[in-house]
Amino acid sequence: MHPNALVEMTTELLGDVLKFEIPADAVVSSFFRRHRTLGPRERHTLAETVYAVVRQRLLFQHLAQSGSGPLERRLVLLAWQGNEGFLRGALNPHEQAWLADVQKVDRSSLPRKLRHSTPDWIWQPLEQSLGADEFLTLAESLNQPAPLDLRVNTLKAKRPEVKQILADAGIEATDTPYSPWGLRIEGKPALNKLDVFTGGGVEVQDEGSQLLALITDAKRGEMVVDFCAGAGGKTLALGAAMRNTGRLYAFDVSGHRLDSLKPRLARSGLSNVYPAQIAHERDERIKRLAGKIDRVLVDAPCSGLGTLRRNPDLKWRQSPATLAALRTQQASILRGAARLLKQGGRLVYATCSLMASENEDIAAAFSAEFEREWAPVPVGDLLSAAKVEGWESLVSGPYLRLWPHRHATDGFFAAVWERR
Ligand SMILES: C[S@@+](CC[C@H](N)C(=O)[O-])C[C@H]1O[C@@H](n2cnc3c(N)ncnc32)[C@H](O)[C@@H]1O
Repeated sequence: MHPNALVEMTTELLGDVLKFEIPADAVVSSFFRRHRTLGPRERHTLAETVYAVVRQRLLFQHLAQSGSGPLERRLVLLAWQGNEGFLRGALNPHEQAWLADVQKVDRSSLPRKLRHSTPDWIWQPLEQSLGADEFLTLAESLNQPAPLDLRVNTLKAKRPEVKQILADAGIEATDTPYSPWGLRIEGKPALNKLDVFTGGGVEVQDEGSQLLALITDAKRGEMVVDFCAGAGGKTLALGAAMRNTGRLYAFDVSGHRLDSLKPRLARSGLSNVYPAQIAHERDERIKRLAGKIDRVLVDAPCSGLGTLRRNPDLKWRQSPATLAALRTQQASILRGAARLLKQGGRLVYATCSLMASENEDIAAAFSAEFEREWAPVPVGDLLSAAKVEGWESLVSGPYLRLWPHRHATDGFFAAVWERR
């Protein structure tokens, strides 16, 4: 394809993504479906350039001010993630001179806000809790693409075996430092044609998500509920930990998301999982199971700000108003789910948010309101019992707190209680 044609296509795609009406990954997939002739390298350049703009939107908008022509095209030229020589083939002499000038700007001398490109309502509370320097390190790591983590399905394979199978396929994997089931791969090799993937030996799952399943610690023969199961990433990890015994209910209000669990379940070899769509957290089905369940994981709907490495558009699509609505939902789901547990049962509340308002605040309010029924369990005790090396760095007080810049995982929070 002529360089300018690819730049023009990227400009069109960026225009669609910057409307922020639907998630960026959905916009990109739909664009690719409409342009089936694009090759893998072109797709990579298109998607990565658009994501680079979204990650560093404030910085690139500032730098783009000096140029002329359509703003989206200038943003694409500034953030280009393909070959530089190829890009030069798309530029007119005026653009070439402008780009050369802008590339000389010392970005480290620009105001902090441009460098981290994060809306005020997000960076202010984070900077307050982490301090200015650490916040910048966090922002830098959130603005990088995430590595690819896999969870080995221990029902079907062992970690060293899978590592060898991947090595034989030319894919280098290293053990994740905290999860005993995880492998980390740099880059994005195509895995979905490998037998070890199609045969259910591995699933793609961030190490942080694996740790949520680990602290839920679902055991053989137990009754377990994954309350917000979605497409079932954590369900599959819980089912394998239960060694395919007992009963694992995968609840969600979204039938569409539960549908995506089905092919994954088929690959996994699990037969102890019962997916069920519920209307809401006070559904009749919940009432029928009340007091009967050993473990409940509430992987609550949240702002997703801990996943900005993968979903950078969330920082522009969420707002203080969406956060307030989520908080109400989170508190209500936690109360609803808690009813399921029997005495001695374990309740885990988790999010992939970095914001204390969706995390510690929700957990503290629940602990204060239900002090007599629920005893908080320090997550450090659970991680150390599971022999997770370096577990001390994964906790903040009684809670799990994972950070991309400290742990190379998505940002995660978890609080745990036991029913008295
Ligand atoms: C963070 S996602 C879950 C991700 C999933 N656990 C995984 O590992 O792939 C939150 C899920 O909560 C679901 N949800 C929203 N409101 C709910 C409710 N009242 N009861 C149960 N699930 C709900 C959403 O449909 C969404 O799938």
